[in-house]
Amino acid sequence: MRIAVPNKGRLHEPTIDLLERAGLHLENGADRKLYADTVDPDVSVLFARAADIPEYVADGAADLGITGYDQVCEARVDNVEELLDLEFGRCRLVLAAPEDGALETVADMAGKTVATEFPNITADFFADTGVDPDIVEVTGATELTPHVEMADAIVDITSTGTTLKMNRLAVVDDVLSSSVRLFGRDDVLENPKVEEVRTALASVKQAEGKRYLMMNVPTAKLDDVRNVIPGLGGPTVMNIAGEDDGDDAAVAVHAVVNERDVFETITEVKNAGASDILVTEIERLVE
Ligand SMILES: Nc1ncnc2c1ncn2[C@@H]1O[C@H](COP(=O)(O)OP(=O)(O)OP(=O)(O)O)[C@@H](O)[C@H]1O
Ligand SMILES: O=P(O)(O)OC[C@H]1O[C@H](OP(=O)(O)OP(=O)(O)O)[C@H](O)[C@@H]1O
Ligand SMILES: [Mg+2]
Repeated sequence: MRIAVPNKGRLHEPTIDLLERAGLHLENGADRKLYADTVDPDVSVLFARAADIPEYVADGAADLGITGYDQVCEARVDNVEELLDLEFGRCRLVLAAPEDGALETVADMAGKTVATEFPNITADFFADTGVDPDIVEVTGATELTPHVEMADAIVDITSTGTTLKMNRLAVVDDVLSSSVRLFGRDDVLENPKVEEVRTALASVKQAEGKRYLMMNVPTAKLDDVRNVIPGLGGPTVMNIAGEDDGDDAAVAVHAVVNERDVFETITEVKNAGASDILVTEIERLVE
């Protein structure tokens, strides 16, 4: 099973980080190598440009791919299926035009020129609106094209909006929302490895924003403590070795809680009688 991942750019680091956290540690993958092995002898990694990954998966150079939804749409591949939204690399593709110009609506684009790195997505967008501008494909610095008379407007990626602002461009309309996705070629989806990889990546997402809480609680206070734990599901209660039964005896209580609730929960369980409270990070959570 081979997974194609971005070789550089802003998606490279977070993707490698996610694989590592999912337990798919990379080996022999020194900088600038095309392939890397992972600790799982059945899983290897192919490094490719974010824009090339959908085609690599569709053509069989890799079986699974991790890249932006925008790239998957642009590649117009019809034999791949999305398996998981990895929820990073969030951005929007927008139609934008010079701030103080006359182009303020999609209809204003009739007879105009629109520059983009995403000609297919742009063509589909305009096909749906019935407006038919000329679409010019560029390979970068799209935001400059309206200022050098190459184009009247652009379709490009924005997230914070800084780049559009710097280039005095204003959003005319939304074209597509994107985030990074795991996807696979149709003919490998039955392979159990696919579900293993999907589950491993999903478990990292599941664990994000969650903490593991452990504490000791006198048996007599157990109900009070239980009542203030906002756990995902009930807490786990365990006997402590060497403790006698009876109201003075303590039990160990473990629970998964949302990170934002931890501060308040600690105060509440302490007031309810818990002691020796430990908070730890969770690497993975398989539900
Ligand atoms: N500003 C942004 N915020 C969030 N996600 C982004 C942003 N820009 C790009 N992306 C996402 O990252 C993907 C790859 O963009 P990136 O800029 O890393 O690569 P690239 O410029 O295509 O790479 P290359 O240098 O190989 O041409 C995009 O397709 C999009 O899904
Ligand atoms: O709304 P913003 O936060 O400003 O982000 C938008 C910019 O981010 C991307 O470029 P990137 O930084 O990847 O540079 P690149 O042109 O080298 O790909 C994209 O092509 C935009 O130019
Ligand atoms: Mg870029």
